[in-house]
Amino acid sequence: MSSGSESRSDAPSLLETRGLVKEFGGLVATDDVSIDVKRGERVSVIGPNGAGKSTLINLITRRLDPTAGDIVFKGDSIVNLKPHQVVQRGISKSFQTASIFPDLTVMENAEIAALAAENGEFGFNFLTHRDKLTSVHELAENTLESVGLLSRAGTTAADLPYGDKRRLEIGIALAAEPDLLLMDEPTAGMSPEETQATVDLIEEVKEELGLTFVLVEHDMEIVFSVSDRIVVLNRGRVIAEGTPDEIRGNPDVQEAYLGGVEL
Ligand SMILES: Nc1ncnc2c1ncn2[C@@H]1O[C@H](COP(=O)(O)OP(=O)(O)OP(=O)(O)O)[C@@H](O)[C@H]1O
Repeated sequence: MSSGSESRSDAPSLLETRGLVKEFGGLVATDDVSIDVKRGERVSVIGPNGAGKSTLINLITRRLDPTAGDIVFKGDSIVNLKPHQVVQRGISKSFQTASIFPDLTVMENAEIAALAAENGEFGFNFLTHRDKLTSVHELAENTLESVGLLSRAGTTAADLPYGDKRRLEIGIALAAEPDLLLMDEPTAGMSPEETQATVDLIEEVKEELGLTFVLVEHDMEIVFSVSDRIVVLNRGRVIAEGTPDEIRGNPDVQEAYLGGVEL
């Protein structure tokens, strides 16, 4: 995996944050964060509680406005875009609450995601876009197949076991055919079996779709197994970045995780 990231080091950046600062009142949640994600790279963002990981993800999806700095995706600044415009540019976030409509079937959920991906909003005009319906259904079907849920297409989403709900969430994010998938703590609240199933799914998606992703995750085993590169945040700042092997032996990272140490 680390050799993969080396061979990509000259690849163009897919996502760059430049000096990103987010202040909440007097608290600096992200402090001059500059990260660079190449196309095809799998990057994990780790750090102790309150390090600024979710804030960074929410800045990228444009759910939060930065106090300072820039976010560049595919060469263009996205700081002035709205969240749905960012999705249309090619950034999807999985594992966000309420991405599933519980009363609809798995297929209906996938179709809505596919429809939204094609149209950006839910204001879809069936009369003028009738020819698009087949492609929406096909996209929904392909998406469910890629996350292993096609056989459950007719199941009401609320009735899915927890692990399959997480799969559907990934599917909904993938239906937008993103260039970049953001995952914020995908295994939070999962049993060991569900965690393993989710890791397997992330591996599958990684291999089959060659997707670029940024993962926020507390479980180090998962982080070390799926990442090409790891960025470590502590108190809003990037304190280390490197391959899993480099991060594993980094004394600053170990100190940050032991806690109570000024860095
Ligand atoms: N909406 C907000 N208003 C005020 N403070 C906030 C807000 N969101 C986050 N913070 C603060 O910003 C800091 C960074 O929080 P953030 O949630 O980004 O950290 P995190 O690394 O994702 O933490 P965790 O691993 O616990 O989820 C914390 O001190 C948090 O209390």
